[in-house]
Amino acid sequence: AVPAPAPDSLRPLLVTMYERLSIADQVALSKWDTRQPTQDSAREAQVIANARKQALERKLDPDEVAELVAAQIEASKLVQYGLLAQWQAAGKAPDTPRPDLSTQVRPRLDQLQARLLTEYAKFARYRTDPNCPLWLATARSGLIKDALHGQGLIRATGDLCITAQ
Ligand SMILES: C=C(O[C@@H]1C=C(C(=O)O)C=C[C@H]1O)C(=O)O
Repeated sequence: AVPAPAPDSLRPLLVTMYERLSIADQVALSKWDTRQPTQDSAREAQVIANARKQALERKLDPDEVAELVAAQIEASKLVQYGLLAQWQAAGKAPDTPRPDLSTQVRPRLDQLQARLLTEYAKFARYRTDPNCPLWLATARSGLIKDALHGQGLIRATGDLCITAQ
């Protein structure tokens, strides 16, 4: 039998996750320049608190949404640590323009979060579909630009499907 096609809501959700992951490059550049640590626990707590608030406004489960956003944060750090290690090994970071972390990059991450929740809400009911892992693997492979961001997207979507193995 031909497996059921992925719901239309999956790709925009993954695209948004991948866009958030791509912003990790700018975050890492800013941290390289300023020698700020990658981990910022206070900012993470704010991002998650904001996600819980948005979940309630949208009648989504706040714990579920907090987990989803925590996975995006972990994925972002995975990419940041990977890039910083590459730049350390090379002795230099790319010579590209640096948007400011607090006034430009974080506001962009905050904007993306609303979109992430809108798209998550549309996909949520398919998380337990037995085809979910197959849909996910297929959709992911159409997006990935390099190994590190690929690992990031795997981390970001690691608990998206809820299926008995
Ligand atoms: C993206 C950042 O780096 C890390 C990841 C975060 C995130 O993904 O929201 C938040 C704080 C940091 O631990 C950041 O500092 O803004």
